[in-house]
Amino acid sequence: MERVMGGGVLQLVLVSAGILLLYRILVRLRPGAALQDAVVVITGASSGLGKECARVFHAAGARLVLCGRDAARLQQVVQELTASSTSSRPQTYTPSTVVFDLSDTDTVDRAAEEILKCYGRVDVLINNAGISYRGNILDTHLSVQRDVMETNYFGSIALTQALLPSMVHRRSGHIVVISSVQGKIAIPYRSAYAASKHATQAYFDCLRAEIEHYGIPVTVISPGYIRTSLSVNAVTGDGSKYGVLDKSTATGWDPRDVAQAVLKAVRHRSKDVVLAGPLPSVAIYLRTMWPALFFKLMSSRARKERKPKDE
Ligand SMILES: NC(=O)C1=CN([C@@H]2O[C@H](COP(=O)(O)OP(=O)(O)OC[C@H]3O[C@@H](n4cnc5c(N)ncnc54)[C@H](OP(=O)(O)O)[C@@H]3O)[C@@H](O)[C@H]2O)C=CC1
Ligand SMILES: CCCCCCCCCCCCCCCC(=O)OCC(=O)COP(=O)(O)O
Repeated sequence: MERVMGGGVLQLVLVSAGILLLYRILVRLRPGAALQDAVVVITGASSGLGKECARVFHAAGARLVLCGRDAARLQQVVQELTASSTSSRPQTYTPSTVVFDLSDTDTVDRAAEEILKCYGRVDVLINNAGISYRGNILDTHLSVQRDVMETNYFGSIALTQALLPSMVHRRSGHIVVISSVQGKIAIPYRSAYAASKHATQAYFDCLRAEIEHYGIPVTVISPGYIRTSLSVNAVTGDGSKYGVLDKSTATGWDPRDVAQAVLKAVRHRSKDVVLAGPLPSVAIYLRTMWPALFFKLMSSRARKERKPKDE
């Protein structure tokens, strides 16, 4: 009798595993959203991941609105993209640019109006711009904590809120945000950055639930280290520029591969994508499942990284 029941359970497990596998294959095979002619807005498009996203979405036939603080660098990206365009399909378009500073939230509403004037609508908003930070909390001015939050968190949510009503009105659109593994776990000497990314994750998780019924998906993408100038451009505790290309950044993911992953996430309207290797993935798991061990590992990391003047 027990053996018969055991066989039944095994059958049930195998059938369930088969259904799950089939579901996963079907999800992978389903056609993604078309990007030909879609209006895609990318913040932080002048360098790094934003610039690579501009390349892949341009090549997919999107009409781009590239945003950043430096008009000349944005024009340089436009020139590179149009120079590399071929006459073959998909049809590609010369990108538009809108110049504004995300940390100045008063100007974001005006920038959103300018963005909407480019093509009359926004199909995909990619909140990518961001700045990182290096420092210990004891030596960090509160103004630095605020400044990082202004760019990474308030800047992204201000632009999102300014563009959202037009998407809701059309019952169409897609909001994407580039967070970080540090939106899932907090590591020492990154307080301002990790806090801004945790806040980002929370806000966009709330937004996803609130706007799903309008047919507007929200995608949060959390990459590990990427080979860009993020560490060079990072600010320190007194607000000065860090200016160093860290080894972790220099040996990080190729931004072209991350941009392809962003494109795939947009096509498949993914909700939450973590692009991380085994160690960060284990760390994210431990933070929830075994927090005491995670905190011990982070304390040990902090001790190892502590500079002599912190003693
Ligand atoms: N590199 C990495 O290891 C990782 C990066 N990320 C995230 O990826 C995103 C892109 O960073 P990445 O490409 O690596 O770094 P970069 O420093 O190369 O790019 C940052 C971009 O953000 C823009 N930016 C910065 N501050 C502002 C501001 N106040 N207003 C408007 N634009 C601004 C910059 O444009 P400009 O200066 O021309 O205005 C630049 O184009 C960030 O959100 C980052 O947190 C996530 C995980 C890992
Ligand atoms: C019992 C086995 C334990 C194994 C657990 C190992 C725990 C290892 C900790 C790993 C920490 C990973 C941190 C990854 C951080 C990251 O990828 O950040 C991405 C960024 O946003 C980079 O920004 P930054 O300015 O910090 O360069």
